[in-house]
Amino acid sequence: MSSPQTITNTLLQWCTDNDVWIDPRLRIRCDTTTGIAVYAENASIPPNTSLVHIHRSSVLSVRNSSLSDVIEPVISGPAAQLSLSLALYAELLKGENSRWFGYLQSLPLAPVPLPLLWSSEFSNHDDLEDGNEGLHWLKGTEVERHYVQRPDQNLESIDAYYSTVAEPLLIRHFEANDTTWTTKPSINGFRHAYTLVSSRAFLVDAYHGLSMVPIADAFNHSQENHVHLETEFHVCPECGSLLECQHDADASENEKAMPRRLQGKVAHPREESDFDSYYEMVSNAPISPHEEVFNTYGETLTNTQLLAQYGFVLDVNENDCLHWDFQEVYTCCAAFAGVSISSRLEVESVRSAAIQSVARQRALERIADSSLVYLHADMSDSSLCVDADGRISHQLWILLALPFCLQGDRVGLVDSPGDITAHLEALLESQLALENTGEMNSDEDNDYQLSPSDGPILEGLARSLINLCAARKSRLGKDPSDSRNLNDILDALPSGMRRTRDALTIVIGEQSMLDSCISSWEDIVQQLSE
Ligand SMILES: C[S@@+](CC[C@H](N)C(=O)[O-])C[C@H]1O[C@@H](n2cnc3c(N)ncnc32)[C@H](O)[C@@H]1O
Repeated sequence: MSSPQTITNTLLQWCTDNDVWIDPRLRIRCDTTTGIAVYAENASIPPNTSLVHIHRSSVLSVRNSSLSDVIEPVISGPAAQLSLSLALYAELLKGENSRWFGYLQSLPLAPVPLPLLWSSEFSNHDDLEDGNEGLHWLKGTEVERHYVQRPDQNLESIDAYYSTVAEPLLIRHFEANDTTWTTKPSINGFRHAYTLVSSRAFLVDAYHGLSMVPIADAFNHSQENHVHLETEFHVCPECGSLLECQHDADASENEKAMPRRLQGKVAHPREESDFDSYYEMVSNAPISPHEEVFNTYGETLTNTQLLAQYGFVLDVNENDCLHWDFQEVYTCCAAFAGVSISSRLEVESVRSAAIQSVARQRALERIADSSLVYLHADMSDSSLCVDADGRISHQLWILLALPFCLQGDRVGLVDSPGDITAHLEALLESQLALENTGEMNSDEDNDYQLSPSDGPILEGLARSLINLCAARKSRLGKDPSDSRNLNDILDALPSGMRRTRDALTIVIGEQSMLDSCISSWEDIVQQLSE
């Protein structure tokens, strides 16, 4: 295995030879355990500095790859991930004969530990044990819920693509071109390539689509990032041209008169010829001397998404969120309220009307004064969630309240669901009155009124939510009945058990969101009983 210094030197020489320019104020560092990272040299770098220029012909996309004639280009989504994995795998198999060799030799030699692979890791017995232990811990978490069983990206669909599409095509291509491979193609090699694509590829433009972008992919992720990738997405999907081209038959005369890159966009200060040919990493915050320079892989990414796609988690992630579906929430309310609960159909139809009406009328604005509920940016009725501060989304709040509002249909909501918004606004006022009388917002002026008829509804809502969170907690992690402190278990784990550590970090985060939600609503129940 080459030394970190040799790997870095080979990568940097490849960059020079392939029109990838790196600002001399940056240093690429390679470490055998932590991999590649980018640091500032002994200089401050201001925002809006273009720090890395990557020629469009140097990215490893399906279009640029050796297999460009035989792989159908797909721009984005799961199908693009598979196509790019195949293009990348073909280049990896070519070894030193690949035009990307200097770049490829710097990528991780082992598969990135995505949970998708934890139960079948092939490289090392300890990793397999670690992965299986990690999967036990992921039970009941958002990762298990959304990713481990995801039908479009599970291991079976990746393996099926390999055996039906990738392997036959690789064999044909290598035989036809009389090319030798460094190792024989294998399912494990393809899975490795898939994890590299999942954890490093960028969607660059409408022609190259999902691509491996040398050096842009050397930056680690942080929510407080310094740099981002800038590309002009709207190029011709047929030939990649930024300017008017022969494929523009459908464009209007006005559009044709203008270079494509200026249509609806602000001109870039760089020279036109340069600008057309490069993707750039640009700073968006000041960078201090010697500090690590971070990108963000997505400003709203949760730990669940980071683990599933990139194979790591942050110790604390303020984007974290827990989701439920309609049936789970309704069943919980029904279990709490017993036989007198309104029917599922009634609740479902009034709920839709309520959520649409909140979005249309911009109602429930006073939610901003609540420390228990927040107005979810996505107004769809599927956003039934608790956020990292233990607050519930307005959609979950409405769904929890409705079965109790409808009990005995005391306000005629089923017949005239239009009244529901006004009713919910009144309920919110009552809740804010309670929140303000408690310690939650004690220093704020209390101009809210608790209506006596809202008391039972709020109590029903609170108790259902507490039940919902407690039920989720009781299914969370390896052994929910184990009363040991999870932080102590995490502290005792060897640092090499990376998968188990990440899974446990997810469980600790989810448990703390549920605890904080339960404890604030217990305060509401307590106040109602006083
Ligand atoms: C685009 S690469 C970044 C360069 C990477 N360090 C390398 O060695 O090639 C993404 C991978 O870097 C690692 N990574 C990035 N940001 C991280 C972070 N904040 N904490 C831990 N690992 C991180 C993860 O393994 C991730 O899959």
